[in-house]
Amino acid sequence: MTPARQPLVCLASASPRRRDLLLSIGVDADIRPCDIDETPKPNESPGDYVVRLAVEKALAADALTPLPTLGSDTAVVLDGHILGKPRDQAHGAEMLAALSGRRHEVLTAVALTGPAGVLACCVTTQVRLGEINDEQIAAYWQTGEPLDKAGGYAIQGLASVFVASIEGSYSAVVGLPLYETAALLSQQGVPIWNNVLS
Ligand SMILES: Cc1cn([C@H]2C[C@H](O)[C@@H](COP(=O)(O)OP(=O)(O)OP(=O)(O)O)O2)c(=O)[nH]c1=O
Repeated sequence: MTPARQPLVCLASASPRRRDLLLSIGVDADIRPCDIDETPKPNESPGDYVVRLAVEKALAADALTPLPTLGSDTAVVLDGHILGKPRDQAHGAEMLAALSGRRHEVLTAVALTGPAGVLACCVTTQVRLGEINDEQIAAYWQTGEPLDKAGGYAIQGLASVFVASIEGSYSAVVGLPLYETAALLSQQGVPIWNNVLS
């Protein structure tokens, strides 16, 4: 018999990657995606932007549940500019061509509500992609993988063949920095592995 689910947190996210990453450290979540306006403010830095969105997502769902609520946001940043998710094939191709053979940053912020108030952090990871030619870019688009990913690629998927190096947090690039998330969970009293991290 499958044991009953016992959600320890509410996850304000539609991302299956975030749910799976939390589950991978033994934290089951109640899923409550929320729709917020993701337009950057004028002159907002990428770091301020992802933290603001993570906090807004967490607070939007927090009102609906007694559980600590986690929100997160990931942005791919090239030369200081945020690349969002591809709108269409041409936009996806443009982003991948810009990232080809270059180093860029992936910023992921996490916010967690709870007894300690709203706690948030931001993790920056350096990723370098090898050269990607037009034929590969077109073939990659056809896989369907780029569509819902910041920067139009998924390090955990078929695009792993383009990733020459990574410095920082792999889980953060996929959508949730697990080292930092575990620290926030423990600060909010959420038990991980029977509290061995507290
Ligand atoms: C760079 C990169 C991003 N991504 C994903 C992580 C995020 O899910 C997504 C960035 O978009 P986000 O807006 O951060 O998240 P989301 O829209 O998927 O989910 P929600 O806002 O409901 O939490 O891109 C990967 O899966 N792999 C990668 O290599």
